[in-house]
Order: sequence, then structure tokens, then C-alpha cells
Amino acid sequence: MPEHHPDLIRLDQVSVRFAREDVLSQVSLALHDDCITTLIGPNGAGKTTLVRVVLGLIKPSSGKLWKAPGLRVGYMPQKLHIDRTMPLTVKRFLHIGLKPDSHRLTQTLDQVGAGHLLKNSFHDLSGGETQRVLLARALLRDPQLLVLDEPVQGVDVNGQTELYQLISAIREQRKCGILMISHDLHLVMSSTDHVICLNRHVCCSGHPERVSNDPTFIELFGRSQAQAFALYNHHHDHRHDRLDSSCELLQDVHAQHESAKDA
Ligand SMILES: Nc1ncnc2c1ncn2[C@@H]1O[C@H](COP(=O)(O)OP(=O)(O)OP(=O)(O)O)[C@@H](O)[C@H]1O
Repeated sequence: MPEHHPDLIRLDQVSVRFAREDVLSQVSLALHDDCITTLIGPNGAGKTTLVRVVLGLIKPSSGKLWKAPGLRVGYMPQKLHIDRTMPLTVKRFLHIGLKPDSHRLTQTLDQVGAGHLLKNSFHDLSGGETQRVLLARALLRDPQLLVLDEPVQGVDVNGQTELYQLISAIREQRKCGILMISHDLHLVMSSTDHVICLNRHVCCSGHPERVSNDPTFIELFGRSQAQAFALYNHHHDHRHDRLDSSCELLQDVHAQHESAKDA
């Protein structure tokens, strides 16, 4: 990782234990300004748990977590369940718990290609539109670190590529750090600076190319996946060195729902 990119967060030998089982074991990592770090690993590998540690939603059972003082974090959750009986436009959704002025709101929605959705019902958005609105919500915090938990979930293949391109563009424009969970190695590798391959512990980490050739990566994902990536990596020709907590949000949504019921 380039040394001129300051650390935003450092984990030192962090372990998380649920019901006497180590879900994370002695994980050490650093997240940097203006760098995309992609977290990969099989189901149940502890990826979301690690993200929740980074967000401060889970306290490590042991080890240390350091955050840059005053760090602003924007979080795009994997899923968000909002009661459909609650009428909710995109505009209202983006105001919950945040107080963006209308210029900033419009500007941010435009940045994610969702400016035309402002007055639409949040419930009726497509998968890709929902992800863009969730991304806009994370960006409204003007984050120094953007944390994206499977940002293309529920999006069709073309939409996935567009969303990953959008994430790269956001990093280019804002120079923020990005931590992203992804299963789409072939789509994200070209814009990723650093890959962490997790299976409850860090199996291997580093530059995408190095990780794809690591025996533990091949063991975890299979040779065909590794070869598919190697092929992709061989053919592309661009540079590698340049790419709110859902709990809070849900609490805010429920508070609004309760006050709407009381009114
Ligand atoms: N609060 C909890 N209490 C007990 N066990 C938990 C808790 N949260 C997660 N786990 C367990 O920890 C393990 C890792 O879960 P986690 O959601 O972090 O994995 P993941 O890598 O994000 O998986 P996926 O790719 O399927 O989303 C799983 O076995 C899960 O059941």
C-alpha cells in the first residue's frame, strides 16, 4: 500500500467470538485514504462481522481497533428492510437522520445517476436504483471512508458493471478510502488496490494479482475462479494504482414510523 496514503483505520490482531466460536481470528489490516480495499471470502467467512467491527458496531473480543480522530464513515448496508406500509419517497428517505440542503441532495443524487428518482417511492425502486440511493445516502455524510457491503446485490449483470464503475469514479472524485465486500472478483479487481481474502482469519492479502496467485486463494475459490481472474487480469491494460451505519438508519426509520403512527 502506498505510504503517502494516510491510515484511516487500523485493526491489530482483532478477534471476535460468538457463542464460544471465533468468527474472526487475529485479523490485522489497515484502511487508507484514496484506496479501494476489497474483502473477499466464502459465505460465513466473517466479512460482514469484520465490517461491523470497522463501523464500531461490534466490539472485538480481543485485539485493538484504531480510527483516525473524527473519521467520517459512510456505510451502504447489504440489505435494508423498511415497512412498505410507511409511505416513503426517496427525498424523505434521504432526509431521515440527515439534514442535507436541497442543493447537496440533488448534487449527490446526480453523482450516483439517481437525480430523476427524488420524488419516487423508495419501495418501488429497482434493485440498481435502490443501491444507487443507498450509495447517495452514504455519500451525504461526506465520508472519508466509504464502507460498502456487497454493493451490487440484487442488480443485473449490466447494472453491476455500471455500479462498480460508479464506485471507482467516486473514489477518483472524492479521494476517499473504500472498503468493499464483493463476490465479483473479475469485475472489481481492476479497480481494487488491495484485496483481503478472509476465511475467519486473513488467508492472504495484497495486490489483486498477487492474491489471485496465492495457493490459499486458489484453495478457497477453486482453480477455475483463479484462472478466470488471471485471464481477465492479463487482458486489461489500465493502471492498478489509481479507484452511517444501518443500525442508526433503521433506528431513524423506526422512530419516523412511530411518530407517523402517533400523529
Ligand atoms: N451476532 C451473531 N451471533 C452469533 N453468530 C453470528 C453473529 N453474527 C454472525 N454470526 C456468525 O458468524 C459467521 C460469520 O458471519 P458473517 O455474516 O460475518 O459472514 P459473511 O462472510 O459476511 O457471510 P456471507 O458471505 O454469507 O454474507 C456466521 O457463521 C454467522 O452465522
